[in-house]
Order: sequence, then structure tokens, then C-alpha cells
Amino acid sequence: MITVSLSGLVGGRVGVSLAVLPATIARAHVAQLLADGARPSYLAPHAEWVDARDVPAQCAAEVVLTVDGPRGTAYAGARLRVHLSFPPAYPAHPPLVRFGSQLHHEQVLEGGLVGPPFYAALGWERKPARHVRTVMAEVHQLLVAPLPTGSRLSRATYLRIAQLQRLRTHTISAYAPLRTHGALFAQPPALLAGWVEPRVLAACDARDDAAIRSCVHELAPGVFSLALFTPALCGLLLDELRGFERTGLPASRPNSMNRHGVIVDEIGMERLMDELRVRLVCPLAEALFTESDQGGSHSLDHHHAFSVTYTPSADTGLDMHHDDSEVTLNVCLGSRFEGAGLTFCGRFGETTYRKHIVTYAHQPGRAVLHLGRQRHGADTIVRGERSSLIVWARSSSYRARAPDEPPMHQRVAPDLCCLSYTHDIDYETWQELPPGVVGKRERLAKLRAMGGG
Ligand SMILES: O=C(O)CCC(=O)C(=O)O
Ligand SMILES: [Fe+2]
Repeated sequence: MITVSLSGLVGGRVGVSLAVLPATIARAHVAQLLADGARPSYLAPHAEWVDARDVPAQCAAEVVLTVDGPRGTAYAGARLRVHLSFPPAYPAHPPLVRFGSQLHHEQVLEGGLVGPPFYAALGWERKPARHVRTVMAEVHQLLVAPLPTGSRLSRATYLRIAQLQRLRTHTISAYAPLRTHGALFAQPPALLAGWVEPRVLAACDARDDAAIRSCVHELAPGVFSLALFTPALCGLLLDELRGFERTGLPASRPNSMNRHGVIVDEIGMERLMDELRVRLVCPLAEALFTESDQGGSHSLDHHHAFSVTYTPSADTGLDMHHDDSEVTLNVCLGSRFEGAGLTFCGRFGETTYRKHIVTYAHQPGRAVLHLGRQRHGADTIVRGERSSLIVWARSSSYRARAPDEPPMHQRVAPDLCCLSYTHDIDYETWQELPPGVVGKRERLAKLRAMGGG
């Protein structure tokens, strides 16, 4: 995650300074929005609001608004979520603005945070606006065109972000005329009846925890599985991913361990992935995990969504790891395969870490839901091909609060199937490395030697 210092603007590191705003102030904002009466086209209140009355006195005050993508831009047709969080120093300092919808824009940083040019254009330091509409108008303007860069980011950092965002938008627009199933890219997105198991969708839409739990099977403590995607949706997604591969367009790979798979947010499916996160992952996570595990209600505000594919001749499996997510949704899309199970070990930072808890056999359409810090790995595929869609749901507020590194608990003897040659420096203490693999110990020694250490 990129962390940017905006000291002077919001009084500390971005993402750290939310908190403690009396509910009365938040309420005043909601009242003000209503009093504004006129609803500019970019403001669609009501449905998306976190009602200020729900904000406990000692909590971050946050309102979630939506902005309609301006006509003639890449965002036209989309209804984008915008989170405004009021810092303790408000109104001397402006609200912190974060997109809660995945979007590619050269001034929007990791996690949806808007970059410094936005605050420069807002000019709050010169003239505190105290007006949510002014802030939203500037958000709208940001979507229409990049703002002048009176930037506090270093130029190099800014150029790197801008270049990356341009690359992503280039692939999205180059792929647009080549799409196989337009419905997967619809703006606004539709989780069409017929795509998701109706009982689950109804329970999630109703935020009915008991109904959600009745759809879910707990494979082991904190690891859940449920029937989620219909064969129709699995088929559409598989088709589309194969179609994309055939185009040979450049694609970012999901992470350092998967070479076959794509970041689906970067081929144009970001609205559908938002919808999956907000309508399915958030309610599922709220019903199944504790607040301290995943940041609580409304908090899974951004994500990283990608596909993985295993075959005996390409990526054959995935070494043990934990995810850079608070909550992970992993849906098997298909198709026919043998092996390629998902082995779970304990959680990072807990005494169960590196102890085997369950091995799950994927089935097309079924999803697994677990915390990001639950260690897991994909067993070697024996025959056929397995693809999965994976959504790493993330919470900015959880990340701002979480301690840097929980203790490792590496002294307890691990179960051998839970060891990771990529991540565990003590791998060779317990067993031999797989043929051809360089262990972490040797990699670190080489790095030190190169650094002269
Ligand atoms: O293959 C799977 O089911 C798991 C993949 C995974 O854990 C990951 O990509 O983070
Ligand atoms: Fe994973």
C-alpha cells in the first residue's frame, strides 16, 4: 500500500487521522446536505448514506455519497461511491475523500484515496468550505479532467502512479470492443438474478445474519464455504477470461506467485467486482466474522480482484501464504480438474499459525470465505484446469488501526504441509526444499551479499 504524507492538510498520515468526531457534527452535515435541497446531478443522497445517527460518539464520522460518472468520460453510466471522513480537526482541516468504488484515474491512489492535487484545488487552507457540496463538486471535477498538479507527492511517485493508471485504462479501452459478454461490464452493474444463488442474494440484500449463516457451511473455525455463483455466471466469466487471454493484450498478473490469471479490475470488470464486494462480501463478512477481525460494518471499502488458473503444464499450485486482504472471497469457476485443493493452516499472528486445519476440495460455483491472515495454499493440480475468481476485500480504516506486524509464533513446530518456501526462513530446518526451488534463507543471503552486508 502506498502511504503518502499529507501532514498539514489532514494532520498526519493519510488513513490514520480519521476518528473521534462528535456525532452532532456528522448529523449537522447530513442536515446541511438535505437543506441544500437542490440535487446537483452528481449527488445522489439517501440510499447510500451511513445515517449519522448510527455513528457512535467515539467513532470516525463518515458519510458515503455517490457521484454519477460524468458524461463523455470513462466513468459515464457508473454510480461511484465516495466516502467523506471528517478528521478530528474538522473544519480547520477538510474531510478526507476516498472512492469506495474501484477506479483508474491518475490522481487516485491505492485504496481509492484522492491525491494531493484534489486538496490543492479545494484550497481549504485558504478558505475552509464547510460545505459538503463544494467537496463533491470538486470530486466531480476530478473525474472530468485531471487537476493541475500543485503536488506534494514527489514528482517521481506521481509519475509512477499516473503511468500505471494510464496503462490500466489503455488495456480497458483496447479490450472494450473485443469483449465476449457485455453484461459482465455493464454500467451500472447488475447482479442479475440467475447469476448468484437466490437464497444467498436475498439474505445478503436483507442483511439477515441468521439467513446468511443458514446458507453457509463452516469448514473449520473461521473458514466458510457456500454455493454462490450459478453455472451461468461461471460460464460467462470463464469464457471472458479465455477471450481476454486470446487477445494478447498486456495484463497485470494478480501477484508475484501467479503468472496465469488477470486482475479483472484492470480489464473493465471493476463495477461488477464492486457490486460483488458491496452486495455479497460485506454482508457475508459482517455475519461471519467479528468486527475486530475485519474492521466492522461498511468498512470493506476497496478490493483487489483477480483470476487464477492452474494446469499441470503452467501454474501448478500456489505456495502457502496469507493474503493482502482483510477478507478473501474465492469462487471456483471450473472447470474439470483433479487435485488443486485448498489447504488451510492457522492464522498469522496466532498460536495456530502453520498448523493444518482443513483441506478443501473446490467445486465449481462454490465459494470459500476466510480472513486474509488465514494461511493457505493451493495444492498441486493433477489433471485438467481449475480457474477461480478471487476478491481480496480491504478496509482502509482497519489498515489505519492495525498494528504493524503481529508476532510470528515461528518457534512452535509447524505441520509440514503448512510450510512456505517463499515466506518461511526456517523451511529447511523442517524439510528439504522442493527440487529447483531457492529458499527464502538463500534469497535473503544473496540480497545481503549484493548490498555488501
Ligand atoms: O487457488 C486458490 O484457490 C487460492 C488462490 C490464492 O490463495 C491466492 O491467489 O491468493
Ligand atoms: Fe491467497
